[in-house]
Amino acid sequence: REHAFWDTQPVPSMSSEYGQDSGPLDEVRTPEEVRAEPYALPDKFEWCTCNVDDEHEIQEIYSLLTENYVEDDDSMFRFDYSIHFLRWALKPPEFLRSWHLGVRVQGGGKLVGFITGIPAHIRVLEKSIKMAEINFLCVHKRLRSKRLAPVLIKEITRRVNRENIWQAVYTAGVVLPRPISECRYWHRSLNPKKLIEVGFSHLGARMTMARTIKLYKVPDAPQIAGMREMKKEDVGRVHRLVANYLKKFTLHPEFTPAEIEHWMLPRPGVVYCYVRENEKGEVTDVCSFYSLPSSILGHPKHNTLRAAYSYWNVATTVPLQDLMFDALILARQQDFDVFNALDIMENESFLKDLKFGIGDGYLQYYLYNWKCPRIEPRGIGLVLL
Ligand SMILES: COc1cccc(CC(=N)NC(=O)c2cccnc2OC2CCNCC2)c1
Repeated sequence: REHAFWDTQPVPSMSSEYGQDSGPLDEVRTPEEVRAEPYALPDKFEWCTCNVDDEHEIQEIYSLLTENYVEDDDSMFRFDYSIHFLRWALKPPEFLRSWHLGVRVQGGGKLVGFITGIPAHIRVLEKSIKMAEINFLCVHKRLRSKRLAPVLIKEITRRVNRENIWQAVYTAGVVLPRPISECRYWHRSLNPKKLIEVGFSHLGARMTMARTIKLYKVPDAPQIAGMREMKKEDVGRVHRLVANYLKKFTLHPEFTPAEIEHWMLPRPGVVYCYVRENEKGEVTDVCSFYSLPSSILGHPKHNTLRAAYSYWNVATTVPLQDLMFDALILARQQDFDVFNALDIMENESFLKDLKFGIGDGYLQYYLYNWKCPRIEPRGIGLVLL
């Protein structure tokens, strides 16, 4: 009963051992062998392909997500992805509009379901695999337990398979069959007064508010000489830094320069990226974070929690901890209230010293149709939005 749907899918069962072998679970098929017509939806609903460039449609997607997408465990906060962020997240090089999949009430009615895929080259345990990165699975609150999510997953899988792609990667805050990695998230207060007022953080024992503000205060400017915003001319150098750095991780994307340009060139209110240019004019280090605010549910004074999420960071001439301290300073300069990071890559090396506090949940990483050994968080070199 518990995993009625997932037990029908090519994912390892919860009880199966992790073992050392890795490879597909499904028999190998060709796109022609994949059913040509979409899966049947429950009565009164219809499929739609969403056009994120259409002003009205992107507004519908924004509204569905901001009212019905992921909340924290205590339902105090809900992700509030912006329209500019969604267009960025869903239109990387080679994106397919048919992978921006919606469910409407029949007759072009209200958008009540959504799921997306974008193409990516992912390397796992020395194998390079073309995958889909699946994200934004959302069913309207009033339509939960109508078994819409399984149909959305089956239909996006069918559309991905029709493109001759047979694996996918996704994350979730819940445990499903079966995580390849279980990561913890950490938070670094930048505006502790607001975080305590909205209940995101609590005043420490034997701590006053004044003492807490002082504890989390950061300088007004970056401490590393030569830190500046990334610009288009840096793409080639940043690509070499990031692509080379990610090779040390068991699971990581293989980026082209065009993808680095898309994912890391700064976009106000969406993604922030800073490089260190040394005395000889060389770019030697890079740090980046993305903006994912959360709605604060039912608070009289504050509506939005401004959160920065650690993205791609490579330090080659300074300690990673110093680079990340500058990331905190730069995030505070942009008026973020909190800086979030997972315990993936080499993040454990700075979390405690930079005064991150551990969060109350886990982010599970999953691969679809790929059995592989469990991977420690420090072996995860992939950040999903
Ligand atoms: C503070 O507002 C929240 C609103 C909704 C959920 C959560 C808790 C949570 N689930 N956090 C994360 O998943 C998370 C924590 C740290 C870093 N990245 C994260 O998730 C990213 C990556 C996966 N897709 C969502 C954003 C917090």
